Amino acid sequence: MGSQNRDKKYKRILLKLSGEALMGELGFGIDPKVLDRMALEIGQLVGIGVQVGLVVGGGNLFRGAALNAAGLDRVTGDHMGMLATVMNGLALRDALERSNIKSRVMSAIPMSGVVDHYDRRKAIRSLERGEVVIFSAGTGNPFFTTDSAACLRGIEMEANLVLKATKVDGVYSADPMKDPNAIKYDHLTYDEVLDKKLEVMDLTAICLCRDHNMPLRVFAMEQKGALLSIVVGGKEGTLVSESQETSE
Ligand SMILES: Nc1ncnc2c1ncn2[C@@H]1O[C@H](COP(=O)(O)OP(=O)(O)O)[C@@H](O)[C@H]1O
Ligand SMILES: O=c1ccn([C@@H]2O[C@H](COP(=O)(O)OP(=O)(O)O)[C@@H](O)[C@H]2O)c(=O)[nH]1
Repeated sequence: MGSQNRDKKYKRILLKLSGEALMGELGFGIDPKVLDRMALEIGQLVGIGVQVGLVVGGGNLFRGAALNAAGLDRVTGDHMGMLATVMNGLALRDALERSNIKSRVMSAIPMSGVVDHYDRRKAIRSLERGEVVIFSAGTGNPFFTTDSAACLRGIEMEANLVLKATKVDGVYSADPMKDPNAIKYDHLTYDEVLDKKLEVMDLTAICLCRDHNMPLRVFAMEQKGALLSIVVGGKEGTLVSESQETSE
């Protein structure tokens, strides 16, 4: 029996997809094969009645800090990064709609005629109708990240869990891409992440979750079926929460 036959544990989740995840094997841009796979996996969640909000990154196209290092003004670079997330959002919506999954893109930066301007109440109503809501343009402000945007929108949407899909399969004692001896944690408190300076997410994002008691699970999107497994109660990746017993 697959996890499809089990009951969902969460009514509403906020899933953060990094821009790099959309790039797949390509060095830049968006891989349509990856988009289709994500649409399939997200469709499985919608299929069992989970309400799904998505925050999409932009690192596959532009990052403000990298543009700044190359000589551009930082705020201009961050604006470019946020616009990149809108492009990714449009691509994701296209893939979801091709899979017959109703979805809408909202942007923190008004972009009349292209996508809707972010409106919390409208977003919640869409989620309640079973539509996937893609939150783009991050927080709308420079010097923030889409991880912080994911935690912010997760808290605003009163999601039961924020999920960070990334390249590594959880939070480790050190960056596992650099340290082969790093050990994976099953659970961490927010303060442990901060005290141990674990860099899987920026501090603003972790502090937001801590201050609003929003549980967070870090997992590898590459692992097929992990997403569905988590929403039915699987323990993939690492849970960051107030205590291990905290009901997510
Ligand atoms: N303690 C840690 N545990 C897990 N990953 C970590 C840790 N420290 C740094 N990382 C890195 O953080 C990355 C996850 O962040 P992500 O936002 O997906 O990537 P990026 O910041 O490149 O966009 C992982 O790919 C990993 O290399
Ligand atoms: O609230 C935000 C979110 C994002 N960004 C910019 O958008 C870029 C892309 O987002 P991010 O790096 O978080 O994407 P990811 O790493 O998830 O692909 C960032 O580098 C920032 O330049 C920003 O200025 N404000």
